[in-house]
Parts: sequence; C-alpha cells; structure tokens
Amino acid sequence: MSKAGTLECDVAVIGAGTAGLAAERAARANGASTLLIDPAFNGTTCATVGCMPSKLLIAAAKARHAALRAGSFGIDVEGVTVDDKAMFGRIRAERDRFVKLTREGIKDVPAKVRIKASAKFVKPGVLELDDGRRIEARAIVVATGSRPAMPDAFAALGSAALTNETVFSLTALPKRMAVVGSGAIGLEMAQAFARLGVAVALFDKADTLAKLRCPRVHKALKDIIAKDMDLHLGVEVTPRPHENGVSIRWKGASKGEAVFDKVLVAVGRPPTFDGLDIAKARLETDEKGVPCHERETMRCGESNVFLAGDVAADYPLLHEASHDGAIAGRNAAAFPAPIRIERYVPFSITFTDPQVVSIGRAEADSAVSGTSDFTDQGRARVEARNEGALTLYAAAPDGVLIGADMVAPAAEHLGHLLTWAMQQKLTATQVLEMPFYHPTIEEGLKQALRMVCAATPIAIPDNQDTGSPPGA
Ligand SMILES: Cc1cc2nc3c(=O)[nH]c(=O)nc-3n(C[C@H](O)[C@H](O)[C@H](O)COP(=O)(O)OP(=O)(O)OC[C@H]3O[C@@H](n4cnc5c(N)ncnc54)[C@H](O)[C@@H]3O)c2cc1C
Ligand SMILES: NC(=O)c1ccc[n+]([C@@H]2O[C@H](COP(=O)([O-])OP(=O)(O)OC[C@H]3O[C@@H](n4cnc5c(N)ncnc54)[C@H](O)[C@@H]3O)[C@@H](O)[C@H]2O)c1
Repeated sequence: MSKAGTLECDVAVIGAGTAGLAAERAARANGASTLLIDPAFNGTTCATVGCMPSKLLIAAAKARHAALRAGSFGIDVEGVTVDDKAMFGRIRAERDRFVKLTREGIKDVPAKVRIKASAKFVKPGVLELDDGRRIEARAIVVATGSRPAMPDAFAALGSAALTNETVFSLTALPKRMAVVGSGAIGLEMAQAFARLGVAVALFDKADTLAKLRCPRVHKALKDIIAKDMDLHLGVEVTPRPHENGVSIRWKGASKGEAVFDKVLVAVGRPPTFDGLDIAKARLETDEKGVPCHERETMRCGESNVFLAGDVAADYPLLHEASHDGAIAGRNAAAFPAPIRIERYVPFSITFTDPQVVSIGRAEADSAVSGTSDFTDQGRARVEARNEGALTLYAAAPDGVLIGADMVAPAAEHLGHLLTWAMQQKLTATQVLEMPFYHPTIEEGLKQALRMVCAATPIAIPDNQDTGSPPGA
C-alpha cells in the first residue's frame, strides 16, 4: 500500500472463479505484482453450483435408468427405487469434496494477494472496494462470471422457482417439475430429473433444443428427449403461484396449463456486471453491454482492461474460462504489449444421454458435409444404445474438417477426437488413414468421413475397405 487506503499493483483481478484464478496465476508467473479480489472466495461456480453437481445428479439418473433398461438384455432388476436422502446426500458430499479442492487451490494464492471484498470501477485503472479502500492497477482483469437470469414472473414464485444456484440444495425429488429453457442447463437437468422418476415438462420459446444447428441432428435429439418428458418448443410461458407449487400456462406452437411442484428456470446466464460500475472504465460496449474485446488477447480495445470467463460472454464453458484467464493474465502482466494467442476450436458437450456435441463451424460455412447414423451402428447396437445422428462439415477443395453437430453414443469422446483433428487442421482423408479399432462407436465416424472424401476431389484412401463390418 503506498497512499493511505490505496493499494497498488501491476495487475488487479476481479473475481476468484476459474477464470480469475487462472488470470492471477498467469500474471504472477509472468512477474507481475497481483491482487485477487472476491467477496467470498467460496470456490468456483463450476464446483459449487455448476459442472460438478450437475454431473453428479446426471450420474445418479444414469444409474437408475441403466437399472430400468436392464430388461433389454434379458436381465430382470426388480424394485428400483430412489432413496432421495442418500442420492442428494452423495451429490452434496462429492460436490463438497470438489469445492474443498478449489478452496485449497485458492489458499495457494499468497495471503497478501487475496482481498476479500467486492470491487467497482471509479475511473480507468482505479477500483474501489466495498470496505472503502482503493486499488490502483497498471492493468485490470474482469472475471466476474455470470448469474442465472430470473424474469420477474418467476421471481414472484418464491421457493417454487429453482435455478442452478438452488436446485442442488433439494433434499427430496419433486413429483412434477417444469423446466423452462432448453439450453445446456435445461436439457441436462430435465432429462436427469425425468430419469430419476420425476414427471418433467420442458418449455422453450425457441423452436430448437440446445441451439442445435443441424436440422437432421436436431430431429434425432428431439425424438430422444421426447421419450422422457413432455416437450413444448416455440411457446410463451406464463407462471403463476399455486397452492401446490406453480401453475404454468403456455401458448404458441402448443397450448395448455399444468401445475408443478417446482419450476427450474434455465433461461440463460447473463454476464455479471452488477455493482461493477463498468461504465466508469470508459470501454466501448456491444449491443448486450459487454465490453468489446479481442478473443486472441482478451483485451478491451486499447484499454488496460482484460476480460476472462463467462463475463466475456463468448463461450461460457469451463475450458474456455481457464484459457481466457491464462491469456488475460499473461497479457495484463505484459501490458501494454499483449501477445495474440490462437484460440481453441469452439467445442461444447451437453451431457444428456446420448450427449449432444457441437464443434467449430456449421453448414453455412462448409463446402461439403457428411452424415452418420447411429441407429444401426455395430457397437451402439451391441450396447442397446443405437440412436442418434452426426453431421460433419468440411471445406473445399481438400476436405479439411471444420465442424460437426451430433447426438450420439459416446459423443463426448467422438467430439474430442474430431475437435483435436480440427485443431490440427486434418482432412477427412487423413483421419481415415488412421486406425479404427473394431467394434467401437468411433467406427461410426467412418461413414461421414467417407462422404466428405467422396464429395471432394481427394479420393477415399486406398487402404479403406468400404465393405466394412456391420455398422462401422
Ligand atoms: C449448472 C451448470 C452446469 C455447467 N456445466 C458445465 C460443464 O459441464 N462443462 C463446462 O465446460 N461448463 C459448464 N458450465 C459452465 C462453467 O461452470 C462456467 O463457464 C465457468 O464456471 C465460469 O467460470 P468464471 O470464472 O467465468 O466464473 P465464476 O466461477 O462464477 O467466478 C466469478 C467470480 O467473480 C466473483 N465476483 C462477481 N462480482 C464481483 C465483484 N464485483 N467483485 C469481486 N468479485 C466478484 C464471484 O464471487 C465469483 O467468485 C456449467 C454452468 C452451470 C451453471
Ligand atoms: N455441459 C455444459 O457444457 C454446460 C452445462 C450447463 C451449462 N453450461 C453453460 O451455461 C450457460 C447457461 O446455460 P443456460 O441453459 O441457462 O442458457 P442457454 O443460453 O444455453 O439457454 C437458455 C434457453 O432458454 C430459452 N429461453 C430464454 N428465455 C426464455 C423464456 N422466457 N421462456 C422460455 N424459454 C426461454 C432460450 O431460448 C434458450 O434455449 C450455457 O450457455 C453453457 O455455456 C454448459
């Protein structure tokens, strides 16, 4: 501290989530003096109310679903019940373990660097804390994350309206649950609760689930999701308090009214600028109020402010938050000489069963495409998981892979293989020239890859036996 009540540093990072922690680490590793500001230091969104508890709930749902469908293999499992207390108990115990690990990671940040407070801008380069102190920094990284949107009509429902911040605190399964919003959170949670035996209805004002780009893949996903729940796309929803929970009236592509014990509101997570007084940083903003920034540096225009994580509203995903943080922290330390870093191929997985994956660019940017179908794919049939579709996008003239959409068994693994191939700028031919073990779900990629080869001047590799094993 130099002036009374004023702290000085090279890089101030606002927010100690995944992105902020990565930014602070990178700035310190690059020789900067740092301050990391957070009002709570409670652990990241990912560990507390995001990725980890949601995947734990999905894991429980998967276990029940597997028991119920064992009959398709001639295996009788009787008396499948859910012990709510034990199930939610495991979710919270495992979640708390992950949270503890992230809190231990926070403790690795030197004590003098951690400032427990909320920060806001006073003017460019100067922050004010809610304890009255000020921070003067050469560069500032804003990593304040995102929060669930809660439209007024849902807020008026009180505890009957859940978000990702409250749903994992349930101690008993509701009997009937409405889920509003069919993005990643809505889709994952709707299917998980349905597969735990809750009567679920899923609503979205859009006509498309999970913002899927390919109509063919979307049709496959819609058919799969509709097996587990009532699905109402293209509807406007009006909620009202009801003595038994919440009444939902909907109109549009379909029309009706029903009563639910709870409604999960999953209509997006806008970036958190509340209380930041970001206007005082004098940054140019886009139409959504997010400071304009360059993804390769995470720098806002020519300013000394950098964004990282969900607050940047680019790809609100964990691996991107981490990468943003590393880029922003490194460049804040090097201010005013940022280095441009090549970004990953955009890649998202929605953990439904089967999973939904979108990678890179889509139809509009592609010269050729190829498709695979998993309804008769060899290994998928063996496992009785034979559903789903994949569309692969490639550029002309050589069939370089540029994107994919899929709902498919083991899509998280297929998605990684394809994303890594795209990151390496491989062509469909080059991927086909690598070994495919038999019988695997990966063989399901071959059909789409061969279609791409056939549509480009580059022939299918000579070593390809097109009289493949069933479903390959
Ligand atoms: C239910 C759910 C499931 C998800 N599942 C996945 C998944 O499976 N895979 C995946 O890749 N992504 C998933 N995500 C997304 C992922 O969790 C986020 O992209 C990631 O956690 C964002 O990290 P962050 O650092 O930007 O934000 P956060 O971790 O939220 O950190 C923001 C920090 O800023 C602090 N802060 C806010 N305002 C101020 C202020 N004025 N002053 C100081 N500090 C402040 C907050 O206290 C907080 O600690 C999921 C998200 C949700 C909600
Ligand atoms: N597996 C994962 O990687 C994962 C899982 C969960 C969340 N996330 C991240 O969290 C972010 C937020 O997730 P989300 O699902 O809340 O948001 P989202 O933006 O992905 O989806 C919101 C959905 O709500 C709909 N909607 C908006 N207002 C509505 C209204 N009034 N009535 C009906 N429908 C309405 C939209 O049409 C959209 O389909 C995602 O963008 C994703 O990046 C990722």
